[in-house]
Amino acid sequence: MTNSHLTTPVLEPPSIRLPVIWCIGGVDSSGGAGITRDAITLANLNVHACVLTTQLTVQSNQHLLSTESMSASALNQQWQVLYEDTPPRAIKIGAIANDEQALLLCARMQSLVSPRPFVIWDPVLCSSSGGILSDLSESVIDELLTTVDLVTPNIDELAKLTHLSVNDDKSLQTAINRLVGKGAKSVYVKGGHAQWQEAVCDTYFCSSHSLYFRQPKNSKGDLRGTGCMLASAIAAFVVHDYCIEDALTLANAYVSEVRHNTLGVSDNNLPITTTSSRHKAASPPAYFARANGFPAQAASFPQVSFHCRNTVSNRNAAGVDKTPHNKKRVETALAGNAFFPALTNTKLGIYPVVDSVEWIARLWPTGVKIIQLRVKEGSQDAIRQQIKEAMELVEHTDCQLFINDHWELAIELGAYGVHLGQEDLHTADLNAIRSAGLRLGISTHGFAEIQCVRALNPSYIALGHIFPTNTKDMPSKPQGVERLAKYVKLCEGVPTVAIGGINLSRMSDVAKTGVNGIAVVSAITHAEHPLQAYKALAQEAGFA
Ligand SMILES: Cc1ncc(COP(=O)(O)OP(=O)(O)O)c(N)n1
Ligand SMILES: Cc1ncsc1CCOP(=O)(O)O
Ligand SMILES: [Mg+2]
Repeated sequence: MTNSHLTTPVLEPPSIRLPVIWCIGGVDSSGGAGITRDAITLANLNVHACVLTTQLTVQSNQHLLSTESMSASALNQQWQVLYEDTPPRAIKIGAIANDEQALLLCARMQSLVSPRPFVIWDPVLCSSSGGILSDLSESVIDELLTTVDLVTPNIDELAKLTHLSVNDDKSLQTAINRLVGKGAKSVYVKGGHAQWQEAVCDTYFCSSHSLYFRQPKNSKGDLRGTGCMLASAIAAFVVHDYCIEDALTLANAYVSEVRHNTLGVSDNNLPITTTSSRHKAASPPAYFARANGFPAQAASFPQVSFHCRNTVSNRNAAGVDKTPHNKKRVETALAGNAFFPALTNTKLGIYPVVDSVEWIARLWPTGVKIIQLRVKEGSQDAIRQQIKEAMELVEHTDCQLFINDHWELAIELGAYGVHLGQEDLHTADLNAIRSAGLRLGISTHGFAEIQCVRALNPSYIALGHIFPTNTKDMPSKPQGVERLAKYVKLCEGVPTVAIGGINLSRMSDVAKTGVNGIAVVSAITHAEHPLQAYKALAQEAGFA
């Protein structure tokens, strides 16, 4: 018998079922930041991390003592061997020690073939324990900026990368523009160090829109490695198939939850270390981050606002953006105490969405508690007439009638409520709807939109589309019931409605999420016997 099996390694394909992310950066011997922090974050979010080391940083929780860089060829070798058996769905880059390493990474990334992994660069220039980690020349920084998909500097790093001072909102935007001018495709600036802001306000900028993420300032202490945590979490949510806006929202919530779990509890419960007894009196405590996985607390989520630039629908023939300036940013000006009127009855049950007053009359015998008139064609006069007749039908009953899209007519006629989509929010006058005392329902398609809309305090939030639908062309992906359940939890305190592809066979799964209402079009309007279909749907959902 030979023992060749001991000398010749048998390379079997790895049976990794989790998505893979490569973390390229420095090893922080304290475990607070760098690729150790990345790997912990990714494991916590159900992602397998491969780690490619650029440098060893000898750190305690308070000091960076020394660094030792990998040679570019050693880094190249790590890339090569991994690329063959564990290719990544995303790459997260942290500290890059020098130009040679950076140019090697750029060349490698530029040669990646489709489907290209999502690449995020957290431009760690200094350690949070103090000390320079990265010394990159201007042209190499520019090469990196044009190669990666998203760059995530903090305010100080943004200032260093652009050679601009950043000390107010205007100079922040100027610096972001400079980074984009240098070739950055999209930028997420962490606002934690922005002294001029009352809250922590992070800014995401890409060619079509900006998003702003607000969190209250946490005065309890500083946690190391939150930049690494955030960038890794963004990459994790991207490979879990969330759109970038949702990945950013979830990553922001994740870091906030870790901060809260770590700093928001009594100091007696915290594992506190100091580097040595010599530093004990002078050094701040070092906190060990506590993570819980997928962010679960609504309070951890940031308030989000959108600012769309040059939306096609709002441009006139000359290409000039006609959107009134105050409408461009879906403002949270209504937030705080300004609520839209509450629904009269939040036990919504089945919510038929129909395209004529005849349909409302036909469904009347069911005793429906909420119904929507969604008319997409016809003159203004014809639509006005439809709304009038529908209002007459439901007058003096407990049926809550919502008018889709036509908010001006709904105000004019004094309707019960209006339903608006995301695009409508850029042009509708929400103050006018609220002042007229109309209820407002708003469509959302994920975490970022929900967090934007929650701040508007609407009468209900619609969540969709849950399953594929033939009724409407949807630009987003179906959400599925698992995400629906998370959305319902996040919306606690606001009535919710699920919509999109819901039929009898899917009804019970949808109802189990605890959603207040279930909106359907074709399950009723394409049914052979619409009244019976309504009853069967209500029964299956447990609403009957
Ligand atoms: C209950 C409910 N949810 C979502 C929608 C979709 O509204 P919107 O995004 O404005 O799209 P259109 O319906 O106008 O095509 C809805 N109508 N009702
Ligand atoms: C209007 C709308 N908005 C999101 S999905 C949808 C259509 C829902 O129709 P159906 O219930 O037939 O899938
Ligand atoms: Mg609409």
